[in-house]
Amino acid sequence: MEQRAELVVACRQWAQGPVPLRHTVLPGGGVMSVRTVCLGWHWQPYRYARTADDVNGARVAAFPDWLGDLGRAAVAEAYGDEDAAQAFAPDTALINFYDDTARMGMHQDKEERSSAPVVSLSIGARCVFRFGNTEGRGQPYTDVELASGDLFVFGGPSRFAFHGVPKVYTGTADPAAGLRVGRLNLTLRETGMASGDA
Ligand SMILES: O=C(O)CCC(=O)C(=O)O
Ligand SMILES: [Fe+2]
Repeated sequence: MEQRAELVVACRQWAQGPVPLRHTVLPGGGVMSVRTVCLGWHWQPYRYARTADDVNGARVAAFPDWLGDLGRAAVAEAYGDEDAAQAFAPDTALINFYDDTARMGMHQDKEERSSAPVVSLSIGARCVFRFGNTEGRGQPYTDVELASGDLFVFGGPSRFAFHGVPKVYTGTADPAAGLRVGRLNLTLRETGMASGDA
């Protein structure tokens, strides 16, 4: 996956607003250590909406066409299937920023009303990505190291697999991409929401 530096510039811009990067508050009161900003649709546990009602109430920035093209190119690369790639029509991106101490617990991406793949792009520090099973948070899982420029696609039987990020490696950032610290992860998704939904 090239274009890392351009993506970092774009993410910095999106982090400025209309909705700023925020630590998501979970319904149980927990606060995520990762900071997130969304495009197209705002994800909040556990639903999508056009406005960031748990942040500043603003409508999220539009999901740009060029990011959809990048998602289709990613599916083409992962599946080697041009038809599958053309069928992928992501309408939201969740942009996560991890500092060296941030983690993400095991979860499923299941707010989407679509079984289309989720395309995940990683930039910056290396991390341990824990890729589990569809039954629960525990074993069996596989720990994979994701590095700057890596592409990961959740599709088919793995679409609803539990996954998380138990560790980010300090001192492994990617200054060439414009990130001196931390890790950026973008997931491109189809929400399955109708454009008129609130
Ligand atoms: O940071 C990652 O690689 C995973 C992010 C993730 O699972 C999510 O945003 O739902
Ligand atoms: Fe996820």
